Amino acid sequence: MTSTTRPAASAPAAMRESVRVSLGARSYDILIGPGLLAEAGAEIARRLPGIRALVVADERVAALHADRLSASLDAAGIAHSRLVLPAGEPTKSFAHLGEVVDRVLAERLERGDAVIALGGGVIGDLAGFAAGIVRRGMRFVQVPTSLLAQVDSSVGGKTGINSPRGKNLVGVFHQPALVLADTAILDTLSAREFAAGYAEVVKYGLIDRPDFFRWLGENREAIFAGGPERVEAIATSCRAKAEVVAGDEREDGNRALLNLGHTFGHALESCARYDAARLVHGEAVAIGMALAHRFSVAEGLCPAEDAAAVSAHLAAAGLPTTISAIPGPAFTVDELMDKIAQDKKVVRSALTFILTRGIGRAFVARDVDPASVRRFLAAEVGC
Ligand SMILES: NC(=O)c1ccc[n+]([C@@H]2O[C@H](COP(=O)([O-])OP(=O)(O)OC[C@H]3O[C@@H](n4cnc5c(N)ncnc54)[C@H](O)[C@@H]3O)[C@@H](O)[C@H]2O)c1
Ligand SMILES: O=C(O)C(=O)C[C@@H](O)[C@H](O)[C@H](O)COP(=O)(O)O
Ligand SMILES: [Zn+2]
Repeated sequence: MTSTTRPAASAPAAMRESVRVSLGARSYDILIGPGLLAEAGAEIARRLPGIRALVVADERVAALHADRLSASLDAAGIAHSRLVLPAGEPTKSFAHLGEVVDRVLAERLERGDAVIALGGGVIGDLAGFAAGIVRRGMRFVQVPTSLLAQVDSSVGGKTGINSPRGKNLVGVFHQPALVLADTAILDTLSAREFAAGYAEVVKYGLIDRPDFFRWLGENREAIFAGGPERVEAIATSCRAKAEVVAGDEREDGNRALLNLGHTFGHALESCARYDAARLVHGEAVAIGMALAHRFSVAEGLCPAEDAAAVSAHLAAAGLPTTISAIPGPAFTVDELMDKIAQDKKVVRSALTFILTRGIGRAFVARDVDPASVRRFLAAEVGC
């Protein structure tokens, strides 16, 4: 369903990877490796000849990297303008969606033109949503700049914004035409944001790749330090996600596995009001995955030593694994349950969680008893 090749490029061939997301007419490539930003214009022009574009970036990424992207687009003859938005999760809002939409229309971009998201998952989700709804769907290119965006959010076509009632509650599926992950760009990412993205890397091991989880245990420090192991971890993550997405694009079944840790995690993010001083998405996923494993232990499904190994690995990467690690006022079980009830996996009011029988043995659990979740959370909020 997916293929891996090494494209000819200026960086050492061993450092370049290409993963295909196979979705019929909506198929696309994920290019991975250091130095790709300089080739963005040529790669985009090859796939989308003659387009004009709007580049959307947040202010931090724009200051660091947008001029290099612009130079590459100029060199390829791609006329473009730039929209710079505030950094951070609150930017995934109706107000900023309106801003992107208005700018696309003001520039008179056509359906065949492109929105280019240069940034982390926040910009990718927001700009992708705008591209999905303007003129009922424009072209869209992802240039992910955070580890999280390179291993997860830029792939698979989930786009959207948050609501005060819950995370990602408004959005559309809209696949990009190309994902261009320049791994050297991660050198300017903060240590906290790198660790947050690493949580989603670990997720692929925990879903169904126990060998990858073991490999991460042996290579975590090298991945954080940069070099070939980092590229390999990103490529393996993209391959894992591409396979799942190719088999279930719109989450009618197994794609829900990619939500491991997210039912708890999204509730925590929403209760923390998307405040980065308290919690960012990857940290919420780390806590959520630790909770999903402990809940699976409590339900008699998973060996306790597997849950302990997961928490130990996440903690060694500098990630939180308990609710009480979140700074600020404590959450109540009622407010968490209220957010969990808004989860998109809910079916006829019944809760769905991704639970596990052990490391690499996750499964979709339908109709989970809310009383068990409530009891479990009551014990967890205090520890
Ligand atoms: N669509 C999906 O499938 C999917 C998957 C996972 C997560 N998400 C979403 O992604 C979002 C989280 O993404 P994120 O962690 O990238 O957050 P983010 O976009 O807020 O980026 C994190 C921070 O890092 C900064 N940054 C990004 N790249 C940088 C770089 N190269 N150098 C310096 N600073 C840089 C940003 O300015 C921001 O302050 C959440 O909204 C989450 O819901 C979506
Ligand atoms: O791509 C997916 O599918 C995922 O679930 C990936 C998640 O890491 C990501 O956070 C996604 O945005 C969550 O999806 P949601 O449908 O629960 O909003
Ligand atoms: Zn996620």
